Amino acid sequence: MSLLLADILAVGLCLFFLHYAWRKRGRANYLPPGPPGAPLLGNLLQIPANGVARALRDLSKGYGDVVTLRLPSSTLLVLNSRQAISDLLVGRSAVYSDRSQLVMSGELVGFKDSILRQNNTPRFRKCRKLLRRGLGAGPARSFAPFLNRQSAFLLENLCRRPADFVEIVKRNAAAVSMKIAYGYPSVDEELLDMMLRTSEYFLETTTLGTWLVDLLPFLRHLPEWFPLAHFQRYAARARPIVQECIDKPFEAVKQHMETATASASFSAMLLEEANGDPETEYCIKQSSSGILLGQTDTTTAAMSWFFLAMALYPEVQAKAQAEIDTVIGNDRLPRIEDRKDLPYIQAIMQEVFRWHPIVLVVPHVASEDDIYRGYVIPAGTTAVANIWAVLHDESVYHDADKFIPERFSEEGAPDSIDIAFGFGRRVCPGKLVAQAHIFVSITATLATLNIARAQNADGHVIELDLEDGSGPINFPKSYEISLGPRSEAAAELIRRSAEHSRTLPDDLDVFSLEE
Ligand code: HEM
Repeated sequence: MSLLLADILAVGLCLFFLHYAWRKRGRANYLPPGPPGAPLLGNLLQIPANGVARALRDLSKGYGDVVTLRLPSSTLLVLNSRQAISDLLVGRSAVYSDRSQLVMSGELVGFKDSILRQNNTPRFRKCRKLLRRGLGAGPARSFAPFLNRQSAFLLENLCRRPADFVEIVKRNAAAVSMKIAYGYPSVDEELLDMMLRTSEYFLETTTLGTWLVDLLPFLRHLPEWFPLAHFQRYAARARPIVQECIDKPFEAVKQHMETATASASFSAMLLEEANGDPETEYCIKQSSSGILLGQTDTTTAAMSWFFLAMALYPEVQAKAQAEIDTVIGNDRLPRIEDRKDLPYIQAIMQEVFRWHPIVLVVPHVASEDDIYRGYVIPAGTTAVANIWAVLHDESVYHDADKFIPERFSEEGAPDSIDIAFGFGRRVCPGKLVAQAHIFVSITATLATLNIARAQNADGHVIELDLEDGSGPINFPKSYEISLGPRSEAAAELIRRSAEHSRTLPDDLDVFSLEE
């Protein structure tokens, strides 16, 4: 008996020393350093609800540009420099292109197969190929007549209801996404309502750390009636709406195609080539809904920051208007084709994307073990690209919190667009469309309207809050501005252009697919 006990003890001791030695060896270069965390919770409490990007950037002061944070259900590798992001998310894109599989957003609310949440699987790559064909350089150019026409309606609505400028911009973006994805000639109210709710569900369920079930995935098995299962009741409300928003407009296009009345659109043109192949059709459906969800909020947020910048920096606005007056004159609205002749407006757009980036941080998950700068990065680690930190690096962009387009037009600062739209295999597929749309919208606005700070009833200028938002899309806090035509001639130009635009055919003049 005592012999057996001694054997067990000896084997136990050997195993203990082997385990200790293995851990010591592994730890020598296992993940880059980061701040110590609390038992069980790790660094969870060190990630603030507001100002996340700034807080993550500040970690670099103690730990360098690549910092490890541990959460109960995942490990984050925070990338705070252009170099680290480029090395991993661009240079090793084949490894760093998965998404965090959030139980709440994916499984419970129904975004699991959405292009925005899919892992880097063959299906994902097929979807991305379709998106390239439908939103690449050729197709983006083919949208120009439609986007130019939309800008006249945007201005008309801004003149009529200036106080509702955010809602007007949002409807304008929704009209563009519905047209491109499904061929709707104008905003479909039912789809708009579904889309806004779906988008809200997406934004509310996509931030890591918001839902207990993402930190403790076994909770997914709790029944809806259980007192702690608030998340199940939320998911039960959201799921059917999300599903309908993905299915309904796509099925409508299919039906129209059977009766040969479908307008040209991303889904119609690709469906024609799909020859009824169910996997291709599924990818077209998910990609089309990705366009709907990817476009509206981002464009609205960018335009909202643009209005804020123009209200705060009247000298920038005046310089931009002078450029437009000189290059285009006052007899017509600007068009996308004018972009190459308007370097200062181009710089304003770059500065909008830099000043308050629309997506502050972007997560890409490693699908296999990797070694970087001598550290082991295990599969499943979430590399978090801190877009805000790169675009607010004072050694590259001086006075980074100020809106200074001259840094691009005169000082040769590195382009913000390379960073603001994401990286590698996951780079925003709507990057070119977004730039064309936002460019024509801001140019048309500057050509015809004046934007200024609003005053309250006592005649005092209302303060503007410049704090970044806290969700996955960075919206400014709600604010008031004063908005109106630059002159009677500008008001007349808007009326005339909107009138003329109404006489143009509803179909896009051209809608091409990239070969
Ligand atoms: C201001 C405009 C926009 C900005 C700043 C923006 C930015 C981004 C960023 C940062 C990502 C994540 C990239 C990554 O993970 O590395 C993304 C993804 C995406 N964007 Fe955009 N975007 C904009 C407009 C658009 C538009 C107009 C569309 C569609 C026409 C679109 C469709 C998408 C889709 C489908 C994804 C998901 C791609 C994936 O997960 O593989 N976006 N966008």
